[in-house]
Formats: sequence, structure tokens, C-alpha cells
Amino acid sequence: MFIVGVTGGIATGKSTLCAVFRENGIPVIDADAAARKVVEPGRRAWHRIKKEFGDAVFYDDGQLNREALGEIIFDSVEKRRKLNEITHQEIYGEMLWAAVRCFFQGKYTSHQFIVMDLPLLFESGTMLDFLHKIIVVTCEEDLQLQRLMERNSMSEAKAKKRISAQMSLERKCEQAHFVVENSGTIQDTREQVHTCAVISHTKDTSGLMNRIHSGHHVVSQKYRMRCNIHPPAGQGNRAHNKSPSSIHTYGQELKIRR
Ligand SMILES: CC(C)(COP(=O)(O)OP(=O)(O)OC[C@H]1O[C@@H](n2cnc3c(N)ncnc32)[C@H](O)[C@@H]1O)[C@@H](O)C(=O)NCCC(=O)NCCS
Ligand SMILES: Nc1ncnc2c1ncn2[C@@H]1O[C@H](COP(=O)(O)OP(=O)(O)OP(=O)(O)O)[C@@H](O)[C@H]1O
Repeated sequence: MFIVGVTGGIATGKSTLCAVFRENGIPVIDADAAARKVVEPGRRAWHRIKKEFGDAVFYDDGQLNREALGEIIFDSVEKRRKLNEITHQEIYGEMLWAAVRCFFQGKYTSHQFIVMDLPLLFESGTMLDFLHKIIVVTCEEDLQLQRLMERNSMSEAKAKKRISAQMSLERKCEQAHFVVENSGTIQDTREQVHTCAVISHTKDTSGLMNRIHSGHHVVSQKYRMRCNIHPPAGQGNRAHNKSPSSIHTYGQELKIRR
């Protein structure tokens, strides 16, 4: 079994993409869900948040007031760093246990891999060593802002703050094995997932392994024109140790330095 990481910017479409994997029977382990679990009343992170941020970020029944905590941490790099320090190890621990459970329950057997939805994969770096391949979901920046504002009923100023709390989409794309461009319809996005063979070869294990090892990529033409794709040299982890390869994009070939 191996793990494929899905990352991207806030509201670029990670959950939308992961829903496609789920529909195809591929287990998805979600960092945002794990993050909710580790702050349940009485958990270690819950106690530490109480100590660090006080009662103002909790409701009377002890549940975390996510909105109040969000206001604080997206306004201050230092507070955000503190919250990350409290929660991240717990979140990733929870996710790795979920992967172990998948393994022992044989849930991966027809696909050979599971997916992890990791919004802060590159910012945190913690999970890079566990990933076999990385998919970055991106979209046009104005669409990202608009989708975030609509989904969260959020003002433009707040949405911009959240976006700027993360690494730029461009830098994330530079470090991906696959880039899925989600500026079009959800159907366009689905097609890219199937093209990148992560799903279509799931039943044919050898095919999947070959495709994944040979590094076929999906990058939309629109995206390529906007962004210069040049993954960094090996960074000492499995996900980044890639051999020279090329990308086939809508009939064209794009050479990639690795
Ligand atoms: C601050 C909190 C309470 C706000 O909750 P809220 O319900 O408004 O947002 P939600 O949890 O659904 O997160 C939505 C998105 O915000 C972004 N985000 C969340 N936390 C952070 C962070 N610390 N830094 C940058 N972006 C973040 C991610 O893209 C995430 O997918 C919550 O995001 C949280 O507990 N964050 C710390 C844990 C964390 O880093 N989670 C991200 C996955 S590891
Ligand atoms: N191709 C698309 N067309 C139209 N709307 C979309 C598309 N993809 C995603 N959306 C919408 O944009 C919003 C953000 O998408 P989604 O929740 O999948 O992003 P995310 O990256 O998982 O967000 P987060 O970082 O907050 O977890 C949602 O309301 C979703 O329904």
C-alpha cells in the first residue's frame, strides 16, 4: 500500500477532488476531519488550546468556537504558529493511525493506495516522507477568492487573509507530481483525475504502479501558460526523489527538470 497526498490552496478544490476518489472506492483520510477530532473536549490539544488561548475560544458546552479561534490565528503569524505547534503532530498522528487501520482492514486492496487530503503539506513538511506521489489542486486566484467567500459567507478581507496564510499556489505546483487545474467545471476536473491514471488503473495494479513510477502528469494548458513549472532538485524524501521525465499535456510534451 502507498499513500498519495492531495494538497492545494484553501478552497481550490481538494475536497472536490477527494470526493472523486471516494466515489471510486479509494479511501481518503482528511486532515481537516482529523483536526476537528483532535480538539474534541478533553483531548490533549483541547487542553493546550484552552491554556494558550483562554475560554474566549470555547462555547459554554466546552466545544471549540472555531470562528473565534480562526479570527485570532489568521490575524497573527505568531498565534498561528502556536496553534500549529499544538495541533499538527496530533493531526498527523491521527491520520497515520487511520492509514494503519486501512491497511489492516484491507480497505486498500483493490487499489493499492490510499489518499490523504493535506492542506498544509508543504507548509508543515511533516508528511512528505510518507507520500509516494503528490497531487496539487489549483485554480485561478480570483476564482479561489470567490469560491472561498461564497462557501464560507466570508468578507473579501477575511478571505484574503486566509489565502495569504498559506504558501502560494505557484510554489505548491512547482513541487507536485500531478497538477489538477480546477478552474473549469467539476466535470473538467473529474476528467483530469481519470487522465492522470490514478483511478483508471486502480484495478490493474501493475499498470498503476508503472504509470505512477514513470511520472505521468496532468497539467492544463491554461495553467502551464501562467506558471513556470520546475520542480526542485531532490529534497531528501521519497516524494521528491524523481527521475528525469516529461509530461504529456493535450498532445504536447513538456520537459521537466528533476
Ligand atoms: C483555525 C480553525 C479552528 C478554523 O476552523 P474553520 O472551521 O474556520 O476552518 P477549517 O478547519 O474548515 O479549515 C479550512 C481551511 O483553512 C486552512 N487552514 C486551517 N488551519 C490553517 C492554518 N493553521 N494555517 C493555514 N491555513 C489553515 C486550510 O486550507 C483548511 O483546509 C481550524 O482551521 C484549525 O483548527 N486549524 C488548525 C489545524 C490545522 O492546521 N488544520 C489544517 C489541516 S492540517
Ligand atoms: N470546479 C468547480 N466549479 C465550481 N465550484 C467548485 C469547483 N470546485 C470546487 N468548487 C466549490 O468551491 C468551494 C471550495 O471547494 P473545496 O471545498 O473542494 O475546496 P478545498 O480545497 O477542499 O477547501 P479547504 O482548503 O477549505 O478545505 C466549494 O464550495 C466547492 O463546492
